[in-house]
Amino acid sequence: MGQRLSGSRSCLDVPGRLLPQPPPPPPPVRRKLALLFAMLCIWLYMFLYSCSGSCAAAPGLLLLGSGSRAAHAPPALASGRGGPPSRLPFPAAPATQLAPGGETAEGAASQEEQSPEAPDSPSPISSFFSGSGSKQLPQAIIIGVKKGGTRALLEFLRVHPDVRAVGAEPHFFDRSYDKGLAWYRDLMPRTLEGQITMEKTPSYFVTREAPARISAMSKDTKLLVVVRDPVTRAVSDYTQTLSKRPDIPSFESLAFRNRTAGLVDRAWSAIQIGLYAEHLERWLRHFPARQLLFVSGERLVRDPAGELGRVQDFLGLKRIISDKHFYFNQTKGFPCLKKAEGSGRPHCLGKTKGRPHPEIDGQVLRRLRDFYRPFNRKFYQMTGHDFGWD
Ligand SMILES: Nc1ncnc2c1ncn2[C@@H]1O[C@H](COP(=O)(O)OS(=O)(=O)O)[C@@H](OP(=O)(O)O)[C@H]1O
Repeated sequence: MGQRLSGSRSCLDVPGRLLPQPPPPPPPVRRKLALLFAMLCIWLYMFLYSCSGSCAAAPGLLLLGSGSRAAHAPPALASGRGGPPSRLPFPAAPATQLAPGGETAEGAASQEEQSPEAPDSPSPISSFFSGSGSKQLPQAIIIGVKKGGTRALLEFLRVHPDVRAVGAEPHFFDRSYDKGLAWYRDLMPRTLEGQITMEKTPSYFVTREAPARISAMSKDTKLLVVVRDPVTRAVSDYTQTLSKRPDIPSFESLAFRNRTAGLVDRAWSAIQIGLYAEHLERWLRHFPARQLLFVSGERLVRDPAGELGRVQDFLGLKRIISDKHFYFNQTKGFPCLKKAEGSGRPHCLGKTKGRPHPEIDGQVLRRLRDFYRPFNRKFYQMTGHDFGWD
């Protein structure tokens, strides 16, 4: 090109002797056009990819700029990356939730799975990246408690670029254990090296078989439990059931075996789930205390960033989620995310989270507080933390 321009004659110098042709664009313009074309191709590919119905959860955009994550990787799973045992460590038996006669699967389940609060709905851009990485068994699980604030914790954690979580509740260790670990792993989103795979199923905390089953998957699994004042939790649980079956008896009548005698019905799931010390005992037979983190459901509402700070430390994650990520939504009366994972838009939890509770007789609430007090004290001792419910 340079020669042509600097030479004595060019085709432009001889009008009429050659067919008229548009001049070739100068090099910088051509480079820009090529770049523009490449960008257009990438955009088109991403668009087509996201329209193809791929629902696998995928790393968010932040992933691109988050630097090395290997430094924050949790202990490796016994099964290793990409190679989980697909056979069950022992034959699957139906899972038992709580004491005999005390619980039905429905009572312990959050019922979220029927209308997941946060289905996997990756943005087109995150879908684009979902092809990379591999599916791993979770290294950390939110095991409970139902109505403790488990959805809030998972949604907040998903903002972290090193956390990838399945949106709906898998219920593997209580309801689908016979499907095998390969089935379970397949539910998980793809992760890159150093990213943590997570799920939440609050009924695990009260499922007898869950501790042994999770430990058989990996002894290193980190367990998170969001706990909330058991009395408020019971009312929240009841509120959920009432919303589905408005004809159920009153909270006051369900809470007692004999109301006049003040005999609390601890077989009622709404009551029994709140006996945290008893459930925790079973977990401690399979996991060392250092592998469990108890998140305060109350503090998660009051100071989400503070509680998320503890959680990030526990998971070995860089402290990225901070005050900057939250705002208090006056209408909802709860903290919400300024930018949700995937969409980048402000996001509050759905209307089944943070709903008003029916008014409960004050005397009944006081009796329940007395009932729970010794269990709460024991729980404070076991965890080394006073949650201030008394
Ligand atoms: N930020 C934010 N927004 C909305 N709600 C919040 C939030 N943080 C905690 N909570 C509390 O979470 C309670 C529901 O708990 P879970 O998500 O564990 O419920 S479930 O077991 O999965 O059904 C829910 O209980 P209710 O208030 O009874 O609806 C909330 O009090």
